[in-house]
Amino acid sequence: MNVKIQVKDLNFYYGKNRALENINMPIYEKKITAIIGPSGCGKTTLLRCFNRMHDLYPNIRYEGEILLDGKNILGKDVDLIELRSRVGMVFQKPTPFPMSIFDNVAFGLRLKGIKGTELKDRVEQALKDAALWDEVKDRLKQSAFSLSGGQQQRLCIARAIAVEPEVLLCDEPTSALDPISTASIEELLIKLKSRITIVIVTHNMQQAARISDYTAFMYMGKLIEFDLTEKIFTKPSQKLTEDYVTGRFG
Ligand SMILES: Nc1ncnc2c1ncn2[C@@H]1O[C@H](COP(=O)(O)OP(=O)(O)OP(=O)(O)O)[C@@H](O)[C@H]1O
Repeated sequence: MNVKIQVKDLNFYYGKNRALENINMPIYEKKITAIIGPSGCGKTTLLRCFNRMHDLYPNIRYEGEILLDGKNILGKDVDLIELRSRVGMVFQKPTPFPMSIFDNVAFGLRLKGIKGTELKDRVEQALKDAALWDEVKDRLKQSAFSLSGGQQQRLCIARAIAVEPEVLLCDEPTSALDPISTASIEELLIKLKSRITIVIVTHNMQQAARISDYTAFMYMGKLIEFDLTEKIFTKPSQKLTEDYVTGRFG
């Protein structure tokens, strides 16, 4: 099993406030890794380190290393545009751009200089991969806002995977969705892991148990336990993990 991302002695600060403390963990290639833990424990903060999303804000600081295919992505010379095309992201609320369904998916492809028939084919393929094609193939020119919440989220996944990222970060991607849309996104993530490494932050422990291969449990900025999901949910080695997964606090 290949390690796609290795987190090494990672600390992360918002100003003077340390939000992540000495995190060490692997993210295995073509697996789904869930990050769980109570509100404010640092899940989103950790996820956003993986494509340096935090760099959009002032006064943040990293210590340690995050190796992507063995190369530190926290270095000053890292091309953030290239990094974010290799490590894509899907947010909690669907965030379609104010443009047509087609143009949303074409957006990143056009930035890469792809056009014409190749562009059309790639958009179609991404929409098929995101299990949305049949629902939108006759209305590609309509605004993305004409879609339902669940469809908008699948559109955002299509947009993210169209540029063929190696890693997909998902921050509570189904928390705003109904159970049917949630099930279709979960199915989609399981399908995508044959070619993409996926990291998902979720509050929903059944979801983590259902779809992830590995689970990281965090508490107050620390990684308490990382293991196979099955082990975390049935035989965790830390008492804190057990208390959390059995619902004794949260
Ligand atoms: N932009 C920010 N500026 C300053 N502090 C922040 C910022 N974002 C998060 N924090 C702090 O960092 C800590 C971790 O927050 P984070 O959002 O990563 O937690 P989380 O586990 O994702 O929480 P939730 O489950 O509620 O989304 C919290 O103490 C939070 O207040």
